[in-house]
Amino acid sequence: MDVYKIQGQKRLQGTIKVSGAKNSAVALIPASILANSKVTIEGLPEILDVWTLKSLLEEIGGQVSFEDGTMSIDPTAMIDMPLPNGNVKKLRASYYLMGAMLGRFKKAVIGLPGGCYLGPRPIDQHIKGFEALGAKVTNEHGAIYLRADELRGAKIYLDVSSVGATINIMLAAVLAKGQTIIENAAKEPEIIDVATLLTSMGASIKGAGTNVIRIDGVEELHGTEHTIIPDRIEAGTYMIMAAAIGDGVTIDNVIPLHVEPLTAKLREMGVEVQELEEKIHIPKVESMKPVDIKTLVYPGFPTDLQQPFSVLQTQAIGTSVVTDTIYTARFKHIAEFNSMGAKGKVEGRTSIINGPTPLTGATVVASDLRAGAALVIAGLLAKGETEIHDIYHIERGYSNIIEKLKKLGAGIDRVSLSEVVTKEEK
Ligand SMILES: CC(=O)N[C@H]1[C@@H](OP(=O)(O)OP(=O)(O)OC[C@H]2O[C@@H](n3ccc(=O)[nH]c3=O)[C@H](O)[C@@H]2O)O[C@H](CO)[C@@H](O)[C@@H]1O
Ligand SMILES: C=C(OP(=O)(O)O)C(=O)O
Repeated sequence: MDVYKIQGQKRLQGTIKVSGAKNSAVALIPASILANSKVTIEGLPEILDVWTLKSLLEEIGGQVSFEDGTMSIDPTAMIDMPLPNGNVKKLRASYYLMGAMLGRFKKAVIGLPGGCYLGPRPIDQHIKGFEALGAKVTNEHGAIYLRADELRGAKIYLDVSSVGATINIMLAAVLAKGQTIIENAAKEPEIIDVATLLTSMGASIKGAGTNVIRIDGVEELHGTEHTIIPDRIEAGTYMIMAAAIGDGVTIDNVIPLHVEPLTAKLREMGVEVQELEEKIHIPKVESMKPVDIKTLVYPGFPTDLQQPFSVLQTQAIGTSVVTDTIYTARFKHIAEFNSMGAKGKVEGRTSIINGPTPLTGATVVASDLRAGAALVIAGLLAKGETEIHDIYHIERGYSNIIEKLKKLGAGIDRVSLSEVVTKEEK
């Protein structure tokens, strides 16, 4: 088992390049199931979720190659193989196999998804959508069984603007007969990216990125080539890192509009954010004012950035509050911060941090992906050595993080725990 070892307080400087968006990648790859010939996706991040999806597509008979960020998927020999266990449990987004396989084969058996535990993460809106399209859906021993004689377009109102449900219904509806209308759809940029891929495969989708999406079903979808959008959450993580411990850091390959809610909050804290065309530069920060955050669906402040952002709150002069309206239990990082010297507490869906407090290196555990990213930032800021365990969470979402941070001058290494124990015993 490997851990990250961080030697803190080294100032970061230079340029860091953002990879393709995880939350697009995990939907674009399953979308290829719907094509009748080869789909090529460029700019994919080298993260565990992408590798796991590659294996899943291979399990159902896909011919898949993945090199230098480009994945080529030949879906022609795929079959409707049941996937009740195994790889589907390793990531949240395996739920997209439901929509894509239902769309292509009119049946699928997919285990309930894994991914980060952030409180209950139901998929009732996905199922409501599949049922509205004519599928019979049952949950048998933790696997979802879907079957339809045919899929017919329908009007579906989402009770919550769910990213996953919006994309999953699009995947199931593109080959359905007639028109599907998704109301109260989510508006995240990743939804537009998936709609762009499906459209270039021959689908007819209007309104992606607004809260009403109209899909006119087509007979078949063909192969295509697509370049993924940059990861706004990875970009945001590095913007926060730059504000925390940077001496002038440029974040390259970012769409400034996608990180606007973070930019606004950083500016409110007194951080200078310089927006260039596809880059953002953050000069050295002298001091930070406390700000409160409320996470909301896009274009509100993303829940996926509240944990990394909280590191800045430990350094701001005063009290800051985070309210997560999306997830009930996304605060496990606070106890880890406190073990490094922070003064934070959690009350229901809210964390309250009193700053500024110097941070000291400690052995900490990444409870989930963004808690892990937050601990990397805290470790870079802290005095002494920080050891982060359960780094597989971090590697589900951050492509080549060690190499990228080393290039900025960070003291960070991925070390095998047996090496750590042996050295300490000596
Ligand atoms: C792979 C992926 O893209 N993951 C992202 C996606 O997750 P995910 O697609 O799981 O998140 P959703 O947008 O679906 O969830 C938002 C909220 O709706 C609730 N809900 C969702 C579906 C449903 O059927 N019923 C229901 O009640 C959830 O519990 C949550 O409170 O969007 C989240 C919110 O931006 C991000 O944190 C995740 O990084
Ligand atoms: C919660 C996240 O991912 P997932 O939905 O894949 O668990 C995330 O990316 O922060």
